[in-house]
Amino acid sequence: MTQDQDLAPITRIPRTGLPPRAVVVGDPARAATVAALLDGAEEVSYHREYRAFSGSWKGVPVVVASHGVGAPGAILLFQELADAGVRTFLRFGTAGAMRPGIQDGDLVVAEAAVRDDGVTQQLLPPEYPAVATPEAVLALESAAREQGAPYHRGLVWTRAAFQPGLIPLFSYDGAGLAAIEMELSALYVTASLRGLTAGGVLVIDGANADELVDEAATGGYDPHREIVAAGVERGGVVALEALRLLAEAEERAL
Ligand SMILES: O=P(O)(O)O[C@H]1O[C@H](CO)[C@@H](O)[C@H]1O
Ligand SMILES: O=c1cc[nH]c(=O)[nH]1
Repeated sequence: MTQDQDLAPITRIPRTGLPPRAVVVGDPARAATVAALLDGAEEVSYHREYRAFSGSWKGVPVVVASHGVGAPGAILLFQELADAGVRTFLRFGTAGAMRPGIQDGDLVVAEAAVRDDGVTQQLLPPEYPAVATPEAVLALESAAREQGAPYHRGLVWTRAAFQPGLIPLFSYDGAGLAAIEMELSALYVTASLRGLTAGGVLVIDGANADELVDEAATGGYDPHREIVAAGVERGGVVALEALRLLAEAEERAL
């Protein structure tokens, strides 16, 4: 049995022995679904919303781990995985569409994110950018093309509040945002601060509760539909395949 001191304090992931590349997802059930695609998948920890597996994808050892809903909790997983030696992170999440022409089940590859995440503002000034690693963006695009998955590339709004409140929402109309979700900017900031590689691919699951999006195209927020499940199935393979492409490129560069 793993000794207590060998486990990270919050997520309880093992502090040593994890592969250096990870797919991170919000939902613990999605972590299990993605892990089921791996050879030799093994659950290495499950504490709170943080469920972690290790295994290999086409010969590349990987971690698949869940971070739950919301950036303040998710950043703890990113930090503890980084402390445990993970150097490449791809977030595979769901998001609401914000740009006409983006449909349910489509993928959005996120080049950068608006830092409205509710946690990184407490860590460093708001002028600091939340950007993906270019190689990760390109690897995700290549993998999406390889899989024949409909995808778009663009900017994402990471926003801490999911439901509307009394404060009127800032309108990003005209700013060209592609999608809205809740954790990606925290991952990108963590990666930049620590010199890690990070990217994100999101499956569109409809319109956001804040009525920000193209509701006619997406039919309203509903992640529990066949069209979203099909996107999730494609997206899992895209994320794993992108990790493999990144590993291959790193090996070539040695
Ligand atoms: O599907 P995941 O990865 O959880 O991502 C999105 O879904 C959750 C909201 O329903 C938030 O975590 C948001 O970022
Ligand atoms: O934050 C999120 C996640 C999924 N779908 C949305 O509309 N918003």
